[in-house]
Amino acid sequence: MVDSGDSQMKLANGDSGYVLEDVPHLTDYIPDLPTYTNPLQDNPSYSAVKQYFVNMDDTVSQKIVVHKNGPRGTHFRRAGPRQKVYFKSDEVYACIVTCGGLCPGLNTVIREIVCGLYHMYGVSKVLGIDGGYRGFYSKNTISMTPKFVNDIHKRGGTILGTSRGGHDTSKIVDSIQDRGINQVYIIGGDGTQKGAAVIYEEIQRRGLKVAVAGIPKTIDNDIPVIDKSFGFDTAVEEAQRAINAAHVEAESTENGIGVVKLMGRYSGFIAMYATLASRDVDCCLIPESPFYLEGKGGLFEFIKKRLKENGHMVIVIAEGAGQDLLSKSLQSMDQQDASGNKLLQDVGLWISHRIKDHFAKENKMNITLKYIDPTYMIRAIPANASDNVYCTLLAHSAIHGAMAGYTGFTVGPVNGRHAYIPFNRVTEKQNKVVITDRMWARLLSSTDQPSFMSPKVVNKAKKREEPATLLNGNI
Ligand SMILES: Nc1ncnc2c1ncn2[C@@H]1O[C@H](COP(=O)(O)OP(=O)(O)OP(=O)(O)O)[C@@H](O)[C@H]1O
Ligand SMILES: O=P(O)(O)OC[C@H]1O[C@](O)(CO)[C@@H](O)[C@@H]1O
Ligand SMILES: [Mg+2]
Repeated sequence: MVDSGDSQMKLANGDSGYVLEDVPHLTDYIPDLPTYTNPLQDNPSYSAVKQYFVNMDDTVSQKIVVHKNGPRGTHFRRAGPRQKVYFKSDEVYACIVTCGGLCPGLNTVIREIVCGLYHMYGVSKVLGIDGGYRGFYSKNTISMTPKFVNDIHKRGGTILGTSRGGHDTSKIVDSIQDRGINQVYIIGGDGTQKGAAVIYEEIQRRGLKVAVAGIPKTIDNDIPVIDKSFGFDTAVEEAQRAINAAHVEAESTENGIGVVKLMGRYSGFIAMYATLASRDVDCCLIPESPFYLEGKGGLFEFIKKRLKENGHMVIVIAEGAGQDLLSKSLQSMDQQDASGNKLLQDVGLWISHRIKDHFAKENKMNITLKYIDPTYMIRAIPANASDNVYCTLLAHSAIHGAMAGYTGFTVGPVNGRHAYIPFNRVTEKQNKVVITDRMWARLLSSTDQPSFMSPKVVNKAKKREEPATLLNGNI
């Protein structure tokens, strides 16, 4: 094992450019830990599974499209149950916390951690931390049993509550240490995973036998490396309802325009996928693709053309789109939430006003514009079937990893296979729609909207952007 010198990175090199970006293990800083036989092998539900335990050397490749002589590239440790575990069932004292914004599927992940620990590993001591990171030191805990969580996946939100801000590393680790907790399951977005990384570092510094497992959550799908985040499918499906309503309203009046604002602070995946799925959208605006309103090739010109052709149109706009235009025309507030995230101004309302003003001034075309803002409705619902199954796999992967003594990792599918990924790989940057990829081209071709890009801008973007996840549609 080659140590990269960076305390976050545990690298191993193999043949033909193979690199394993491994995750920490409790034995890295606590030698001679005893191991136990995995109780799963005596579990009637799992006993029939052929080769149930994953091979210790199994890794998952980040690069799936390869060339004959190209380097094999980065790999991650494959998730799944190991033959040997580092915790006895009755020794485990686990806790679960949810942080950041809501997302469909949070309750399913909570449920599956509690039930998975109980049914697969015979673990019955699981605590819920109330209200995000600050709950570790400022609130009472909730005792979680399979019976208590039985129905929660049918509800939106998180039964544990959530919050932004309030991450006090030493108080959190004091609380973990004082309570005797030895497995910490942390569900949240990029900020939460950064918080989990510093909790892991402090636990390691104190030499505690505590496994820290992150489960990535973001409705915006802005966490890199993993194929997609849970709740995203559900959000896209629910967004269809708003788009349908906007379409019905728009086509019922002469020169009707429906504007729908969807979530997506820095990345427009929800808007892009909802647009592609719906086929009723005439124009999709996302943070990654700058646009302009006036003049040749601008939005107003396109709206006029589309209304002349079709008599109505639907515009989908991600909340983070056009923020540069907004701050130019409105007085920038530069406010932040408790976690330090920039608070965005309402681009949907702003663009609706600008479109109305423009056509009122032009005085040639009477338009009727309806603005629909379903953002929180999309976020507050329970997960759909596909997200529910996905959440189960995430929870199980996290449990198997913690039981096997891995720590300081986050879980998620990489090219369809679940893997253990070092925290820094999911926090170092944000996943974004790549506007020089085929998926965005598909969208432009389906809506036939302007790209708002000059050839100079396209060339610059091509140089800058690297293809990202499966959701960028690398086919
Ligand atoms: N760099 C950091 N170090 C430690 N803790 C952090 C860091 N960034 C954020 N946190 C903590 O993580 C929690 C969640 O962060 P944040 O509110 O940014 O949401 P998130 O996890 O990114 O989810 P969302 O997808 O909703 O934005 C907060 O309690 C915040 O204090
Ligand atoms: O209003 P809240 O709860 O801070 O959350 C809003 C933000 O959360 C997100 O959904 C990310 O979870 C963003 O898209 C959005 O800007
Ligand atoms: Mg975030």
